Amino acid sequence: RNHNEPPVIFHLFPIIGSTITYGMDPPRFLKENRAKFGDCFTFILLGKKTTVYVGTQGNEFILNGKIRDVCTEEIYTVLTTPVFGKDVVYDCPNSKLMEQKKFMKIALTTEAFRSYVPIISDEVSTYFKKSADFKGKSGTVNICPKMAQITIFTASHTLQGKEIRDKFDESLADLYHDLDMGFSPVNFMLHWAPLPWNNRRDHAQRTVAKIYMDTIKSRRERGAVEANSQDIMYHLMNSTYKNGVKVPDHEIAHMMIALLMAGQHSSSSTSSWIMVRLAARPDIMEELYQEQIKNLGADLPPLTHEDLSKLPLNQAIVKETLRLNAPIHSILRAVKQPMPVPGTKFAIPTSHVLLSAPGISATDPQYFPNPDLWDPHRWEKDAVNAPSLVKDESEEEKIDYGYGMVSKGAASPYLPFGAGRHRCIGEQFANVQLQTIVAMVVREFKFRNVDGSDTVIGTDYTSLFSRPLEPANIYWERRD
Ligand code: HEM
Ligand SMILES: N#Cc1ccc(COc2ccc(/C=C/c3ccc(C(F)(F)[C@](O)(Cn4cnnn4)c4ccc(F)cc4F)nc3)cc2)cc1
Repeated sequence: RNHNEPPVIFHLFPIIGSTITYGMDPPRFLKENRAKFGDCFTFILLGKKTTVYVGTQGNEFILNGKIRDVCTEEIYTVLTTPVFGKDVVYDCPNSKLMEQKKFMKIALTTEAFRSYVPIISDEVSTYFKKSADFKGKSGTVNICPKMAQITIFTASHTLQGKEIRDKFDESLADLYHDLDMGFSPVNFMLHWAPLPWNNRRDHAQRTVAKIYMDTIKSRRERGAVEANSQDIMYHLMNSTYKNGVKVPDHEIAHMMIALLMAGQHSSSSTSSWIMVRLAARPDIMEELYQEQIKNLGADLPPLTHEDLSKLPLNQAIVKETLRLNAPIHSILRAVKQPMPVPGTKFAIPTSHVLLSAPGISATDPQYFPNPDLWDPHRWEKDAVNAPSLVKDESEEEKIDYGYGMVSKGAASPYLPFGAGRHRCIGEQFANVQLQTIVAMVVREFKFRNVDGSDTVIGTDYTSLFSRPLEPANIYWERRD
């Protein structure tokens, strides 16, 4: 064995390697091997030597990797470019992605969020009024498809604008589904294959992009009326790159698809997990209801953006769910030049891919006592299971990669939104969207598990974003 490289996990077959054992349950695979080899080790994923480096030092090493050492677009472009379209995100130099993130972030302001909360609340209440699955006083429902619907309506109406949202009631829904079929980890391997779903994906990408470009043209002809000023399309239509070039219409359309996919998958997965967790803990759901009565008034007035900061337990629900069920369980990087691992004699060669799994440190008892317990109260001051050594982001030193200030360090045990130059820009939007959905669901329903137990369903790791295994049936009862 080459002692300048991390230990390689035993495997019988060359290409398959450990893909199946990893792919079935990544956190379990990583934890078992961490116990044997420590924080840094190599396994074969789809024929590629994949070096894992977990723990806070691993998070720092990979997520704060210098641009000359690690590359993101090389790995992800095969997956994202056929779905999003060309010239955006991972189909362009990193410097251009940094500018695109700046443009996207411009629209995600507190003022915009103020207008989003009533939109999201109305979409949630209307959905439950209209849905055939929530007729009568009580019943059982597979919650995941319902949360996917609620997420697509709320995300498209706020981020994409009313005219796009209304298209999701007919044509766009099916096209979105075809686009979505191409968004699968198996396409890391088979993106090029002329498989039926890849052809449907390509047709859907062209058709959806055209819908956006037609919308852009009609908005330009009508002149940007006040109503659209809050959505992202308006801001992208008025953005110019540093080199003086206005953002071309096809890039606006492709960024809109990227944002739709980002927002949709992460939020529908997270909101599904939240509902599954609440059904297992009806006592917490009751506490959420009491928190609203106590802090907003027994008449439960229409929710506003300001109200969200008056509901600490409601906020903690999202934070704790992302600690245990983050939608992105593995972050990949290509190695561009040999990377010495500080404190070891290892140098990671350019033939390897790096894999970061921040969820491993987020479930490490060293930082989170009783780590596998879903305990939203742990985020309160002086709580019994309070996190230790987890710095609040507001105290950390910041750095700007071109799209706003982000924490300079990535040596944190809790990074559901990533860190460094590729850090998420949707965190604030996601929190507004998820906290509003939870607050509205708590007002209308009581949940519990169908069998009345406190068990939680397993995780489906086969798609790109980890989500509850289906069907995830829960029992609901309308509050009188
Ligand atoms: C619960 C919700 C979300 C979670 C947990 C999440 C998580 C993440 C993570 C872990 C990354 C880093 C990926 C990497 O380093 O390879 C990321 C990046 C990103 N996310 Fe999110 N995200 C969420 C919602 C959103 C939303 C709503 C949007 C858009 C409105 C969004 C847009 C992006 C973008 C543009 C990037 C940058 C990718 C890059 O720079 O390479 N995300 N997100
Ligand atoms: N055979 C087999 C086989 C192989 C492997 C496996 C399991 O192995 C793995 C390994 C790694 C991964 C990685 C997940 C991954 C990466 C990138 C993206 C993304 F780029 F798409 C995203 O970050 C998504 N995002 C960001 N914020 N919200 N969403 C994004 C960025 C910007 C943007 F504008 C739009 C975006 F939406 N999405 C998800 C998943 C599974 C199982 C079976």
